[in-house]
Amino acid sequence: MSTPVETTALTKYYGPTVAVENLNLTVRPGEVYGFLGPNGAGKTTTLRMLLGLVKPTSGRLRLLDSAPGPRYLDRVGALIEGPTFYPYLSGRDNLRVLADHAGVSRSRVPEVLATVDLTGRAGDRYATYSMGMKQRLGLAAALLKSPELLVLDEPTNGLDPAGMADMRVTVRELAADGCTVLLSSHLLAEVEQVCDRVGVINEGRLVLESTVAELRSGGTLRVRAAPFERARGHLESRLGVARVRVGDVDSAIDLHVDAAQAAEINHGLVGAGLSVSELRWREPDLEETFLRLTGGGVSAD
Ligand SMILES: Nc1ncnc2c1ncn2[C@@H]1O[C@H](COP(=O)(O)OP(=O)(O)OP(=O)(O)O)[C@@H](O)[C@H]1O
Repeated sequence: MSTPVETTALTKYYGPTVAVENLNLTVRPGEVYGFLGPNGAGKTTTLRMLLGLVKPTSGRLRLLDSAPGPRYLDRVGALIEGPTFYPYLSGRDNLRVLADHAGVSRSRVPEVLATVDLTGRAGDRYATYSMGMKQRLGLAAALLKSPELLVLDEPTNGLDPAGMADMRVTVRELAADGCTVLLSSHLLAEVEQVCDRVGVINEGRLVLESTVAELRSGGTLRVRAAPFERARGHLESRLGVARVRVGDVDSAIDLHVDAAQAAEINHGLVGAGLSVSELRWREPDLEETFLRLTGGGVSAD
């Protein structure tokens, strides 16, 4: 199976401004990959380089195992920076024009309209569409060629919560049908809900790459026990120094262990004559992680 996206040391300067620096990105077949970062982090520039709209300063990129060239984008669909449609044509007629232009059978038009749930309004003029409907028509256009890879730049930008939820459902359905999706977002919650893997970009550099499941699995067990220093020594000798952190509030110790170890740890502390006043599992705080990595630019909602 071909690798949908692979970049090696991809770099883009706009004059003295570093937009993207040394980016090594791999998107795997069938996954929904979330490219997350604050405004100005370099997401759009990266996607534009992938789509051949911006020339990289240096580095290498491949889509579906092809190097940039004449047929490079044949198997790729994209929704980037609001597609343009004829305002006085219906959604359906706009798609027919695009299908003819792309050499795609018009029989694809009702299929893609159904995929984005726009069949009921397909006969209405584009000018009368809501933001969410416009965005869905853009997605329908990107799907005309039955792409193996879909590249979506901030696909929920400007949508209301219901529109965002619809977009997420559609993206998951497309992935379930075997389409690989690379989407950018500055919304942590969105990436968390729809993506399998996430790459966090800040100031042009990839600062974290992980599966969403891994991000969620890194919880901690918070312990408060007295006397504090003896409790800390006990836990360090039992679990290893690397798993024990002094907490951010007074006399708390955070343990990087599995939740299932709580009872056994409590037993050990009590057995050593320590007085335990708190033992609490804390889910990982993804928001805190992203705020730290991006200097506060990623929004949690
Ligand atoms: N055409 C351009 N000319 C000069 N600088 C640019 C150009 N396009 C982007 N930049 C700069 O490159 C950096 C990355 O911008 P980019 O649009 O890729 O970020 P982004 O993560 O997509 O942000 P946003 O979410 O705001 O779209 C920014 O500093 C931006 O000002």
